[in-house]
Parts: sequence; C-alpha cells; structure tokens
Amino acid sequence: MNILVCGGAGYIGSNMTAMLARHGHNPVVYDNLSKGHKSAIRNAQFVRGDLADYDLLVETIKKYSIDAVMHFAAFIEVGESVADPLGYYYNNFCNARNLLQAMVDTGVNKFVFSSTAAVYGEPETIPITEDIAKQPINPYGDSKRAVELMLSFLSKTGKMNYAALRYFNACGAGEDGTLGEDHQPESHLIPLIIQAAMGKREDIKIFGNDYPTHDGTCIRDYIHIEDLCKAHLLALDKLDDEAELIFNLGNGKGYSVLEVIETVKKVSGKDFTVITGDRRPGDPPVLTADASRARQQLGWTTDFPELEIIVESAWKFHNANPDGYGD
Ligand SMILES: O=c1ccn([C@@H]2O[C@H](COP(=O)(O)OP(=O)(O)O[C@H]3O[C@H](CO)[C@@H](O)[C@H](O)[C@H]3O)[C@@H](O)[C@H]2O)c(=O)[nH]1
Repeated sequence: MNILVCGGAGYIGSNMTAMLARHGHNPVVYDNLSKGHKSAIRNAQFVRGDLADYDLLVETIKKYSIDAVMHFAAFIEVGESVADPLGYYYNNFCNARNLLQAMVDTGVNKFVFSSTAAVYGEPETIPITEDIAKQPINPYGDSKRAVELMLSFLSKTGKMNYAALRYFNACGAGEDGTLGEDHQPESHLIPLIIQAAMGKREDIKIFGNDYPTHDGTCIRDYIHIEDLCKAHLLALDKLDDEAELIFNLGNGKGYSVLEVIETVKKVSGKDFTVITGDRRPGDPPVLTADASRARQQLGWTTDFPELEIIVESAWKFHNANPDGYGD
C-alpha cells in the first residue's frame, strides 16, 4: 500500500515508516521538520510540508496515489499545552481536520490516528479500558480527544474508516536500536535518565515521591516502540472492513519512576545523582493499560514487554548517538 506518514520524521513516525518499508509497503513521509529529523527517515519518499497546507496535501496524495494515511504529526508536551492551548488546538486539531478534508476530497478513506492515554485524564479505575470516561485534564489530551470525536462522526458518514490508537508511554529504540528518542528539548523520562547516566546532565529529578503508590513515585506503562508500531500495521489491515477501531496500546504492567531509574542504573552500570522535587502538575499517580481489546481484535502481541530490554535498546541508541540525530 502507498501510505502517507504525516510526522514520519519524528520518533514514532520514523519507526513506523521503517517498519512499513520492511513489510513491503511504500511509505511517503510528509513532515515540516519542525521537530523531526530528516536522517531518521528510512526507505521512504519525503515531502517537506506542513499540515496547514491543504493544496500540498492534495497534491501529495494524488502524486503518490496514497491509499491510507498514518498521522503522527502533533505536539505532545502536556506542560507546553497548558501554557499554549491555542497552539495545541491549532496544530493537533485544526491541522488534523485539514488533513482529513484533503483525504475526503481525494477519496482516501483509511486513517490511523496517534491518540494517547491522556484522553482519560485522571482515571477512576486501573488498568484503563477503552470505554471508561474520557475526561482530559489538559489541552494536549483534549486536542487529541477532539480529533477522536471528529473521526467518530466522520466515520458515520461512510467517508472514513479509522483507528484511534491510545498510546501509553512509548519508549525504547527500534530498527536494531538505531531509531531512538531525540526530542528537542527532551522531557521524557527514559532519555532524561540516560542523559544523567551519560554525564550529560547533572542529575535526574523525580517529580514527586508522595503519590499513593508502593514507593511514592508515579507509575506508567512503558511500551516498546516496535511493539507500538506493530499494532498500527495490524489496525491498518482491518480498515478495509472496519469503520471504527479504538485501542489502548500498553503492556498492562506499570513501573514506578524509581524503578525506571534503577533499571537505567543496572543496564548502564553507571551511578548518578537522583533528587526529589515537587510533583509536576497534571501527572496522575498511575496510568496502566488494559489492552486486551487490541490483543483479542487485532491479535496483537508484544515482543519486548520487559523494561530492561526497552532500556537496553534506548541505552544503545543514546551511546551511538550522544548528540541525537544532529539535524
Ligand atoms: O524529569 C522527569 C521526567 C518525568 N518524570 C516522571 O516520569 C513519568 C513519565 O513522564 P514522561 O516521560 O514525561 O511521560 P508522561 O507524562 O507519562 O506522558 C507520556 O505518556 C502520555 C500517555 O500516557 C503521552 O500522551 C505523552 O505524550 C507522553 O509524554 C511521569 O510520572 C513524570 O512525572 C520525572 O519524575 N522526572
């Protein structure tokens, strides 16, 4: 299939692009390179473009005879979204609407959407199933939820079949450890701890140790990037017949911030300074997925559920690329 990968130069998008190529698809990356890395694009055609550019989207879809779209291009920082809600709704919602309009106008009707556990807000039950209340507590989560609702209504017109995939904490490096996380600036836990282990930052700060968890630090469900991408391939295959697919993507096993720090220490063999700071606003104590729907309906299985394996792949990437992609 010819697949337009919006945001295909970013962390998840570039891993997805590489996996699509490995599986015989023809990915076309569409990315404005504001956050992504051109050197992370593997085995794909590349169009430098912005999702706000309707004409270029239509031209690209026609030029490459696109059959389906995977959409990874979004802002992802919760704190930034609180400071700039309009920027988040514009990029994450308005631009997704623009992309969908271009798809409808060119007759492309298969769409895989990167959603997030942030649509649940502070869930009342753990592990999280897809049908609990969606009550996002920040503009990031709400902008993603708004796109989900738009997709749901659009699918009912018969013009779009879609999969909304709600990611828990994507991490690790794919393609044999060569495609890893390099966010600018970095705010994600595992790369930050690795920077501390590499001596690139003085310490790692734990955001709060007074949560109601076994060691007082927040618990998250860390999912290896390759496992995450695999679910997209499976979902894409279903979109010929299914109008609406919604799945949580996580391992269902939670690790605390302290446990992640200990794992990085073990994998790296390095010691480093750990300090405890205040809670970060908007962090729920525990987020873990019940992903049984994806397992049952997609036949999805995870190959790398162990945190140590995930951290090893990330460690390998950061050691090989101490300054990230450098572009
Ligand atoms: O320097 C740091 C950075 C993070 N944390 C904690 O580590 C955990 C993980 O944080 P982070 O890596 O920032 O991920 P999340 O805030 O859990 O959010 C991720 O997971 C969400 C889905 O759950 C996605 O929507 C987001 O895009 C993605 O960043 C949280 O408890 C943070 O409070 C620290 O203690 N210190």
